[in-house]
Amino acid sequence: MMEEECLSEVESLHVIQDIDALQQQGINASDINKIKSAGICTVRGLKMITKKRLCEIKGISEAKVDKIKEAANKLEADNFITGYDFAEKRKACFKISTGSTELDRILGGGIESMAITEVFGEFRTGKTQLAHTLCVTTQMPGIGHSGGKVAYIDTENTFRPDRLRPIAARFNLDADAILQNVVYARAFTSEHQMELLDLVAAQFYSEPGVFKLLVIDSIIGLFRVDFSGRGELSERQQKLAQMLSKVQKISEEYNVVVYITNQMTADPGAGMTFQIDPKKPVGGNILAHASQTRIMLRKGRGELRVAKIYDSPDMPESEATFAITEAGINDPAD
Ligand SMILES: Nc1ncnc2c1ncn2[C@@H]1O[C@H](COP(=O)(O)OP(=O)(O)OP(=O)(O)O)[C@@H](O)[C@H]1O
Repeated sequence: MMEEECLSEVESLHVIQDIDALQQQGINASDINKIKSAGICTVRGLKMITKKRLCEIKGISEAKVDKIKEAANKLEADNFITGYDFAEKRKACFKISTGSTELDRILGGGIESMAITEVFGEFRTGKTQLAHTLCVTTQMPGIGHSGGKVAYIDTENTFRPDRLRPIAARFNLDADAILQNVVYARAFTSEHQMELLDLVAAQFYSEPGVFKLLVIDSIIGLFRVDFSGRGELSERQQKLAQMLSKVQKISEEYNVVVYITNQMTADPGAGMTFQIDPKKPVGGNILAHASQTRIMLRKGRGELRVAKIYDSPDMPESEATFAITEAGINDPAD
């Protein structure tokens, strides 16, 4: 079978149905618009959300929710699929290069789409530099991947667009064109971060197949500020879980790579995380279970950093050494 034919067969398993299709099932346009305003634009997205959450949308009553869910089930019936069909579906997954040959190798080719990859480490270990490098490598064609746009949510004011220029030059790409393909938003509160995710979903939906990477740097920073103290920890974790569930759905629904960064409790002032081991990533079990692949970064000599696969559904625990250079994440010089 020709590659093109294989691709269209794989893509047919990823048909995205607009929630406007609910009108055929008797749901009125104004209710559909209310759901869209909550960042739910597809029938699959609707099926991924609980009735309770739908009831929280202003103007959508419980009775309406039942009707809407029923209509969505008619449009996309639930079915078990075989392992074989699931493997076919997963052929649409692609990997984005980190810029480091070794790190790509231990990741089985790079950072995978349809999943959340979390990178954590102490300050200056290269989490943000890796995010910058991915903004460029995402736009290059790779195996099973034709290159695409990037959505970048910055919670710590550390995105520096000009950092992309030398990285683009390394790959012989036009820096202005690279920057045009990165949509950027600064989040100021954890709530704002959540709202931005709705915008991201709407944008991914409005330009189907165009976006290939979502960066959230960092996923947890604003939660640690907004929910300070032991009394607020359970609420923080609950809100964090909701956000991660949204992020997970975006990664699967739109087949994008999701790269999130996380902090560690090395800072003795960060007492609000209540962890005894100062080398642990923050976010507790909620974050640990939400990320499919977890990578720990630590400092090496000079510009060198060591990445360790901490958790992965299909790759063994192993380490890779890379360098942080002017041209982004790269192989060590010698
Ligand atoms: N243009 C550059 N050329 C070479 N190295 C650079 C350049 N810019 C930054 N670095 C190096 O990158 C490291 C910082 O990496 P990065 O900002 O990714 O850290 P981080 O892990 O995100 O830390 P934090 O938790 O503080 O945000 C520093 O060691 C810095 O020297």
